[in-house]
Order: sequence, then structure tokens, then C-alpha cells
Amino acid sequence: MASIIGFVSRIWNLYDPPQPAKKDSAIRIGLLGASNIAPIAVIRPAKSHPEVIVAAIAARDVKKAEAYAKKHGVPIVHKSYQDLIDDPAIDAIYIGLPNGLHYEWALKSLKAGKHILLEKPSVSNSAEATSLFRHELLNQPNAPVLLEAFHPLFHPFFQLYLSLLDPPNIASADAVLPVPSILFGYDDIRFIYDLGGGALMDCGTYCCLFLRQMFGNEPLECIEATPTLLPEPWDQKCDKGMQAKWLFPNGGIGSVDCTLSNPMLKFKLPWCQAVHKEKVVYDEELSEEKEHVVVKKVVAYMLIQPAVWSRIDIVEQHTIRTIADKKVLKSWTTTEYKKAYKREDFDGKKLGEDWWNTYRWMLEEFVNKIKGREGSGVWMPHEDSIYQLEMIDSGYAKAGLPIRPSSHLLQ
Ligand SMILES: NC(=O)C1=CN([C@@H]2O[C@H](COP(=O)(O)OP(=O)(O)OC[C@H]3O[C@@H](n4cnc5c(N)ncnc54)[C@H](OP(=O)(O)O)[C@@H]3O)[C@@H](O)[C@H]2O)C=CC1
Ligand SMILES: O=C1OC[C@@H](O)[C@H](O)[C@H]1O
Repeated sequence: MASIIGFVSRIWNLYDPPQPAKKDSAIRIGLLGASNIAPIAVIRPAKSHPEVIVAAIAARDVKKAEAYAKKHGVPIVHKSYQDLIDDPAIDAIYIGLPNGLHYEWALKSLKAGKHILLEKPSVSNSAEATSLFRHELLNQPNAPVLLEAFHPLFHPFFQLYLSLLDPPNIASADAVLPVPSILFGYDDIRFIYDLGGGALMDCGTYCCLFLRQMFGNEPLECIEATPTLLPEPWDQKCDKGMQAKWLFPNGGIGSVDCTLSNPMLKFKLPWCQAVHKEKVVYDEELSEEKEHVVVKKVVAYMLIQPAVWSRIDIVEQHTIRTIADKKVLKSWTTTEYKKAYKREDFDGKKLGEDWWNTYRWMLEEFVNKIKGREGSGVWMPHEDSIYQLEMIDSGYAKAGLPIRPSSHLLQ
């Protein structure tokens, strides 16, 4: 009963969040593009944050920007992206543009001294990522805050999941992200190569992040990559799905299975799992010629959007066997379930609310960083954003597809 009440109350608050008064010191965010994602990722989360005001928007078509501003209660409409960036009343820019435009507008925002919340994947390839995230302007005193918007990272569920893993002893890990085909037509930005499209770029980037975080390390190489392409005559450089494997330094294999075309009738939840290497455990009841071994598997359902419902299963496969010939004498499985909707469920810290979703947690930390506060300690460092694109580039190279093209500003 308590879990049903919690479920309903989380949904209720997510869609109609409490709206505290804004502080005078609130950060004023400007939106680049009248994007589909901004209402979910920024506009609604900002409502419950006393230190964030979504103050302005610019779209390529000013009429579209005006209609969007009216619908979402954004007070200022600028005539162009550059006008918004140049507005001295704006502190931070949210870049919810197609991936292929992220580098250009992040660079321009950085040069204008604005803080930046940059949608994932941060840019189109590792050359752009290196150029942006190691930019000299980021090393100045009081440099702007630049954050790749990897929202799942900031939710306590993700932190709990990581705390249950033993990274050096992971033998294999899987990250599976099936996006229903009904969401995006083949004319969507996600399928346009010149705009940094592709499944590995889009939903695959989360899978890469999950594997990197699970192993706590960078992959050595991509060892297999099989793309599923769009049907002809659509762009044959864009993957609508990708299955790929990477070798990690501990010898473990990380697998990605992502698609933007999951058939509606084959609905699947996003999930991740880490399977640990076999471990011999002390068992006082065993004679010298026998051993007790355990293989621990930790599965997370809904790592990407855990706020409404999510669950971690800790499955331990126990085996009693002979040491000499590994003959199995007895085996059994135990399963334990865990959840974390509040930070308190993870480490006892009284931070946030149980109905905060990943975007709200991320906004909290973005503001904390700008204000110079310690916050929860969760962050996406600049070097991580570079590693992300290196992993994605290696996947495309192995798949025999071209790396996504660089901005005209880098060529
Ligand atoms: N964090 C998350 O959960 C999610 C993140 N994303 C990321 O956010 C970004 C935007 O995604 P989404 O909101 O779905 O995208 P949209 O299709 O809504 O496009 C975003 C904006 O990009 C501009 N745009 C669209 N098409 C083109 C084009 N052909 N050429 C140039 N500009 C174009 C438009 O700006 P204008 O309004 O000025 O015309 C549009 O408003 C992507 O990087 C995506 O990966 C997306 C979904 C979820
Ligand atoms: O959260 C997401 O799920 C669907 C994707 O296509 C989208 O871009 C991504 O960010």
C-alpha cells in the first residue's frame, strides 16, 4: 500500500510541482531552440527550484519562439540565438539543439561568459569534445560552469546502483536501452548524420555512460559493433540501432544494445546489469576438498528515468563444489531488491525530495556548482564528456560508419 501511495504522490508532484517564490539571486536561464525536451528537462524542474528562472528563449523562427514562450510562461523572446546569448540579463544557457549544433553554440555561449547546460551527447565527436571541454576559457578564475546534461547520474538511484558494484571484479556488463519506434520518424534530428544523428549518439550515449561508470574505467577498445541502418533511401550513415562490445582494462566486456526503433508490441524496459567474477567465500561448514563460490549479478531497471518507478535486483548464484574437479554438489540463488527515490535511501543524507526526477536533481547540482556550493558531490567532469565521445567514435569506427562530422567552426 505504502509503495502505491509513494508512486502516485511522486507522479503527482512531478507533473504539478510545488512552486516556491524565486530568490533575488536566482539564476536566469535562456533556452536555445523551442525544443521538445526543454519543458521536461528544464522548464518544469525550474518551477520547484527557488533559484532558477527560465527567463528567455530564442528560436530560428521568432513566431515559433513567441508561441512557445506563451505556452510555457517564458517572459523574454529574443530574435536570434546570438541575441539571447548576448543578453546581459541571462546567466546561463540551456542548449537543447540537435547534437551537430552543440559545439558551435556551446562555444559561443562560453565566449559570452555564460554558464551552460548542454544536452547529451555534448557534441558530435571526440575532436569537438576535446576542443570544447579543454577550452582555455574554462581554466580561468571564475570560469563559467559547463555541464553535459547527463541527468540519470544525479539521481540517488544511480548512486545506489554504483555502490553495489565491485568494478575491478566485473566480468561483464550490459546496458540495454530500447526507445519505442513510435516516438521518432525517420525525418527526426536523431536520424540526420550532418546533425550528429544516430542511435549510438542518442540513446547509446547513456549506455556508454552506464558502462564507463559501472567499470569505473575507460574502455581499451571496441571489439564488435553491429549497426542497424535505416531503410533506403534514408541516410545510410545513421544507425537506428547499435549492438556493440568494448573491452575494459580489467578484462571485462561491456555490451551496449540500443535502438531508436523498438517495435511497440515488443515493449521492453531499459535495464543494465553487471555480472561479477566468481568469488570463493569462506564457509565454515565445508570440508577442505570443497569450496563455496558466489557469482553476484546486479540488475537495474529504469536507470535512465528512475523517479516514477525503478528497482535494483541483487542476484547471487551460490555453488558448493569440489575443488579438484569442480563437480557441483549444491547450488541455489538468492535475490534481494533495493530502491532509492530519496538521497536518504542511498547514504542517509537529507537532500532533495522523493519526487525529484533526474532533471530536477541535475538542476540542483548545476545551481550548486554555479553558486560554489558543495552539493551532493555528484558531477560530470569535463574529461568524462571527452571520454564519452571517444567511446562513441570507437563504436562507429568498428561498425564501419563515419564518425559524426565536426562543426564548421572546428574544420
Ligand atoms: N535529456 C534528455 O532526456 C533528452 C535529451 N535530448 C537531447 O536534446 C537535444 C534536442 O532534442 P529534441 O528536443 O528532441 O529535439 P527537437 O527536435 O525538439 O529539436 C530541438 C531544436 O533544434 C532545432 N532544430 C530542429 N531541427 C533542426 C534542423 N534540421 N536544423 C537545425 N536546427 C534544428 C530547433 O530549434 P528552433 O526551435 O530554433 O527552430 C528545435 O527546436 C538533442 O541533443 C537530444 O539528444 C532529447 C530528448 C531527451
Ligand atoms: O532520454 C532520452 O530517451 C529518448 C531519446 O531518444 C532521447 O534523445 C534521450 O535523451
